[in-house]
Amino acid sequence: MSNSCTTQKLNGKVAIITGGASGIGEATARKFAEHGARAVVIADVQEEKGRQVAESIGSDRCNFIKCDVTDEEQVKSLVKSTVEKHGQLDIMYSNAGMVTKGLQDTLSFDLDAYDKLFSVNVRGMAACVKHAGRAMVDGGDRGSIICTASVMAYCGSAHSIDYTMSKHAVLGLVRCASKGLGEHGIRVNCVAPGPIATPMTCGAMGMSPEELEKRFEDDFVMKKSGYLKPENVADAVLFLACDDSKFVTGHNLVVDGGYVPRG
Ligand SMILES: NC(=O)c1ccc[n+]([C@@H]2O[C@H](COP(=O)([O-])OP(=O)(O)OC[C@H]3O[C@@H](n4cnc5c(N)ncnc54)[C@H](O)[C@@H]3O)[C@@H](O)[C@H]2O)c1
Repeated sequence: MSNSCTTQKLNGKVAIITGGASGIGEATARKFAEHGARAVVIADVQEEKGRQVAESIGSDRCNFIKCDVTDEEQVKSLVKSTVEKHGQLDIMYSNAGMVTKGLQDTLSFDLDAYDKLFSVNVRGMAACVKHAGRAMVDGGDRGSIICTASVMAYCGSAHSIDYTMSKHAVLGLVRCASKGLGEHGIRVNCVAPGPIATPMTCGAMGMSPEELEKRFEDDFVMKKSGYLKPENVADAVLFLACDDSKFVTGHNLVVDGGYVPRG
């Protein structure tokens, strides 16, 4: 029976999740473990939180590795140690990201803040795709690489120009890498979530989760389904990670409830 017919869609798979200590990454780590992944490696700069999440999932199938994705050597070592310990790498979920606090508009664009943000949201993603791709090619197994883009990857924003540019770049990375790695049977896709109340967004906007959800709820076309949560994105990532999406590559899977940004 193929994996797509079972509820354990990731039976025996080995996955790395960057930014897995919190928010969307944490929800996805839990989802992957529920679906039978034999190893879920949480890679994050937040050590205490990352270890707590890994322990709560269970040390038999989840571990934490401290990794700053802006440092290519750390990403290379993350992938190498995962393959050495678990024998293979099937899934890379490159999800770590950040947003600049305060306005980043055209006329007051802080380019130092832009450099910092791009080092995580673009350089970090590229390093993860590169080193995961190499390990998958070397291992000779089909693999799935998923990146986290955003609704800001397909619209403009007057106030967060650096973040918007960085998420447009993620689309470019995914489209290029899917072309380059297809011949090896490796798929590369991304998810584009709408606004979700995670520490990143609540921190940047200075709002509680409740305030943030109130601020955005009218911008969703979808009603009567509650507010968008990290688990909803984790479901989409699971789809892209498993064989249910066997012929899907170079795709941006939007998970935004029909969100229409205000500007
Ligand atoms: N929350 C939203 O509204 C939203 C919407 C669209 C896209 N996203 C994207 O989702 C991804 C996850 O964000 P989230 O909302 O879950 O936020 P979050 O703050 O809950 O999680 C982000 C995680 O990334 C980690 N991280 C940051 N810089 C890192 C680095 N240099 N190396 C390793 N880890 C690092 C953080 O420590 C944190 O654990 C990001 O790429 C973000 O841009 C979020």
